Amino acid sequence: MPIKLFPHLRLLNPSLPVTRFPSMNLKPSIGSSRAVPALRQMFPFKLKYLGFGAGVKEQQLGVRKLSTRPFRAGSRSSSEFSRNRDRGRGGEIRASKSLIDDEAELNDWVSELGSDSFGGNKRCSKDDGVSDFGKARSRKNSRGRDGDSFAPKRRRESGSADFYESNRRVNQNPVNSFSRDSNSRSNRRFNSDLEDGNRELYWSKKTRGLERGDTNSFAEKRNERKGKNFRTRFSDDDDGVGEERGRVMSGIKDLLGVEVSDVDDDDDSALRKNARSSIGLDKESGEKRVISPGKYDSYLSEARFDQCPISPLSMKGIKDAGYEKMTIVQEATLPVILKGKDVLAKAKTGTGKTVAFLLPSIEVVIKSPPVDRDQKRSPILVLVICPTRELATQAAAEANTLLKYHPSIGVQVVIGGTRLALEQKRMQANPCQILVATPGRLRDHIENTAGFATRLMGVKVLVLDEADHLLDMGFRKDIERIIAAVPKQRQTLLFSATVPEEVRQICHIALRRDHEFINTVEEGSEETHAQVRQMHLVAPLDQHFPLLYSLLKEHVADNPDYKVLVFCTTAMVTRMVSDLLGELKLNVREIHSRKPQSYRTRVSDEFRKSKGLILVTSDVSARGVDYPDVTLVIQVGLPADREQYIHRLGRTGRKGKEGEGILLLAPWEEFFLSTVKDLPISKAPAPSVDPDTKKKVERALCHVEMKSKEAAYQAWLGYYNSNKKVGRDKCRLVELANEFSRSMGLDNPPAIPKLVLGKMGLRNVPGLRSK
Ligand SMILES: Nc1ncnc2c1ncn2[C@@H]1O[C@H](COP(=O)(O)OP(=O)(O)OP(=O)(O)O)[C@@H](O)[C@H]1O
Repeated sequence: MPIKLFPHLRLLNPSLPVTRFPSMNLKPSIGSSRAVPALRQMFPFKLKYLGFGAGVKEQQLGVRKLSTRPFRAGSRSSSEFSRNRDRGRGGEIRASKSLIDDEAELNDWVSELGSDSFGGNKRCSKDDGVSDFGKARSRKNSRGRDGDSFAPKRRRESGSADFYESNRRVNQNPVNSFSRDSNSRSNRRFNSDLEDGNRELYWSKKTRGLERGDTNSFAEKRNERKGKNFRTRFSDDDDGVGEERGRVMSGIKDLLGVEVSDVDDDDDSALRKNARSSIGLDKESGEKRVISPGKYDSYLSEARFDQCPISPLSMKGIKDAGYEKMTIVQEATLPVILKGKDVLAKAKTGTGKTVAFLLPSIEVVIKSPPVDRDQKRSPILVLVICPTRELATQAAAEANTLLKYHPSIGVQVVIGGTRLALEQKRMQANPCQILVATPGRLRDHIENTAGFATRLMGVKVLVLDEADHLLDMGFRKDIERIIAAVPKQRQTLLFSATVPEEVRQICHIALRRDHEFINTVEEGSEETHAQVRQMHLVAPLDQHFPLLYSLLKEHVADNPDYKVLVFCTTAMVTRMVSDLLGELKLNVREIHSRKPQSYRTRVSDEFRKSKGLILVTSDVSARGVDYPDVTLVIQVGLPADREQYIHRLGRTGRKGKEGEGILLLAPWEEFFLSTVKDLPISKAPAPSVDPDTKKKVERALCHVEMKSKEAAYQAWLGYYNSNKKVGRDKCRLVELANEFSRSMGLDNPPAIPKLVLGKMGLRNVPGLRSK
């Protein structure tokens, strides 16, 4: 990083301790009135300059230098917060997850208010920013459009269902040809009572006919005790399938209750001999944790794909994709999945989870009887659900890469934002065995596409990518509907970089009770990557835009190959910030749920391939999207929860690369930090912004369209209103919203439609203007 004068920022917070770089005085030539650039203050380990002066002017102003310590990968001391892994996770923040994810929802509400009651139990949810309400509306519309609703009743009547039923019986043994008899495997069983239900749930060797229905009764009992009512479709319906499944499972003598290290399969032992990581069992939780004693935080294992029982043609595809060694999560999960087990896997961001679930799924397709391409309702064998369109498209692309030498296996994507009828035609013209979908659109097809439900009855593998998000309340109904549409006799794979305890508690709605939880995040290590340097910056709202500009300008100047993601709280705030940065002549693009899908796809592709670009984005890019070589992730404002912070940050530092992350908060948002205090996020003192930068940003804000600011204000209010902590005190909330409005250069806060205010529960709150 070259020595550069950077006058934009100056530290003015006198309450902060004075700490100087040891070499600080070696460069007195650096102007005393010049402040240290924010990024250099925040990531001093990258500083190549020798120091900076503690100038007269700064001293006069009471300027304090930022407390800095050299960065050490994995150094716990780098965090300003003491770690406490047990406290502060989820809790209030998680519970307060945004209910108004997108202002589109507000618009939807407004347009529907005439026909819909306010008092209903409507809930905004996330599906690419489309609310449940919006989805319901679109489903209603599409039903009308297609006039061809495929009701469950009709499905039952369909003769082809019989075909699947018998086909399923034939193919229900999920053990593939590589699996060996596992009689000799240890019969580990953890006797535990219901209080300790997880262990029972996870490690029972024999299913004793207890399958999903029984699993659910465990859950129900547990939830009853908690006073919750989590009834699912499994609770009242175990029409003998569970028993049949129990027989099948005990018949195949799968790995139930056996540690991976116990497996005596030849292929596996060869694999294990060469594997660098080992797998330990946490007796408390029944989870398998992968321990990689090698290079710290490396994402690759020593094991190669060709040591795994993968078909030769798949191996060729893997080779062509450039993969030789498996990543740690692939090494840990592949043998287990190939045995037919249900798996819940947790692995850090950017460590190859997609291949980990796709590859064994492809192997299942290969081993299934070939499908007659002309067959009208050919079965879908693998169903992959992803929370966003970008992620679904990306997973399908990865599947196609792996399928290079399997021309007979087809992959299709169904995602929102495109015309349902077009997808219907496409699916009819090109029957596929692997379908990748977003939940809302998939549900649309289940309900509205003739023959689709029948095709789903062929599903052998169901994958929930970003499983914790999909099982979250926003998606839960769709997911339950989807699970009800696929056979009980299937293999289910749940993958995510974050698996909060709540998700473990409810994952049985998708998984068999004997599933394995494989956690590749080492005990005592963070869920984020050590090579990604994290800082948080707390500054008053009116400084956020100038600070953001300064941070970006500096990063751009220092990194010719910069590639930055700026996360904003909502789609409309994203648009406004993008407009502003564009006015400031930065090379920006925007992506959020209010953009047409064709635009989203184009921008996403461009950002994937580009360098020297800033992508301002809502949470549509938070999870899973694999943009290579992102150099910096900035999160402006409160992330929805701890998990979302981790996933957003995970867009950088992928595949073992370095990266930087900055969380920019207002003082009243600082409470969020308690939920991530176990992560190595260092605190940067709040720098003030130099007058020139401030003026420049103010001028640029004048050029941002009023419409964009109005929409951002309304969306901002909606987002924070739905946050339990901030939204509790409505008067305070409005004060803060008006502070945000001023930060956009508005003297008066924009007026908001009365109906919207009513919906937000903000009618007659002082400080708001209505129209
Ligand atoms: N065995 C491998 N060797 C090298 N690269 C790999 C391997 N497996 C996957 N990759 C690459 O690693 C990158 C990250 O993979 P992927 O997107 O699946 O990560 P992820 O763990 O799902 O991340 P996230 O949690 O953000 O969704 C991709 O570019 C993928 O092509």
